Amino acid sequence: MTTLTTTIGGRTFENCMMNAAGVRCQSDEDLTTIINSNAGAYVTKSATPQQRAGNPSPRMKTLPKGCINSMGLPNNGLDYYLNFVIADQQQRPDATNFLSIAGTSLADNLSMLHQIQDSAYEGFVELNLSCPNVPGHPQTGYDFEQVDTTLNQIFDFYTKPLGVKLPPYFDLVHFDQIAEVLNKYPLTFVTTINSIGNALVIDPQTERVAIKPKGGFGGIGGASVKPTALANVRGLALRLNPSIAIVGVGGILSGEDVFEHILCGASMVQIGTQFGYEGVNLFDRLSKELDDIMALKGYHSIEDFRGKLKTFD
Ligand SMILES: O=C1NC(=O)NC(C(=O)O)N1
Repeated sequence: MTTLTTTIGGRTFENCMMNAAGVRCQSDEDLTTIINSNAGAYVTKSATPQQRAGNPSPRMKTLPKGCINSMGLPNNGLDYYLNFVIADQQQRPDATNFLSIAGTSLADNLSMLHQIQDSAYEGFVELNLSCPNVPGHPQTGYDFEQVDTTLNQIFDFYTKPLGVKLPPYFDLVHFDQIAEVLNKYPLTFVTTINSIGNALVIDPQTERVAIKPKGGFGGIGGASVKPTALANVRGLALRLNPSIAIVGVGGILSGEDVFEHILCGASMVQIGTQFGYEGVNLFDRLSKELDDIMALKGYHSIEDFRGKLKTFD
């Protein structure tokens, strides 16, 4: 008998799989669909203080091995999602979920977190420090000093479970540097990776870029990003305090991909691009596929193999 349960920050989830922020999680209908599925939790579309329309379309394109997007944080505003998660918490007090926020300034992030701190919400907050698609705004996750300043000011007042959503890093020294900052704070989790930012997809027939915003530059998700995602999960798992759980995301299409993320150290996984294509049946399919792999290998729970990736030395 195998189990897919996992524990983060003292909260237990019946299934270690959930959606990734941004995909089929913008409306209460979307979120209710995930609640009624086999997913272990949901995360809301990243909220900004006020509702945002986002970037002009076409702003997302499917690709043979994933997708490119430059949505630009279209969302219904923090009040909408905070009301939803508080109402859900009253309905299902034993469930823990994730409220994602993505201020386009430190002031916005602080004001949203003050509002959440003063609210009845007791769940997780995923602070998105890595949206690559707001024109003129950098991905805070690439500015280590700004991450330090942001977390320092947050933890002056914020006492509820908090995690950060990071961009992908491509240099082992950057893993060292971001981990040095994150280990200074009582974070509950780190979600890695966000899309690989500012890629460019073009159509040789029309000789035009695939999406409209930012001259065609957008974030890449899906199968092609898995090697980078696994490297970031592993790179941070080897460096972060064990008290900071890793939520792995990037390139998950199968139960085997979930297995690989957990082997690298993830306690939970999020699925974005493929969830966008497949809908909530994905959670049933991946749960069965992971279950079969674990049974075949004689693993009872994910803790039997989490983080136990072998190397040659
Ligand atoms: O953090 C984000 N990552 C993405 O790839 N896209 C969305 C967005 O553009 O809203 N945000």
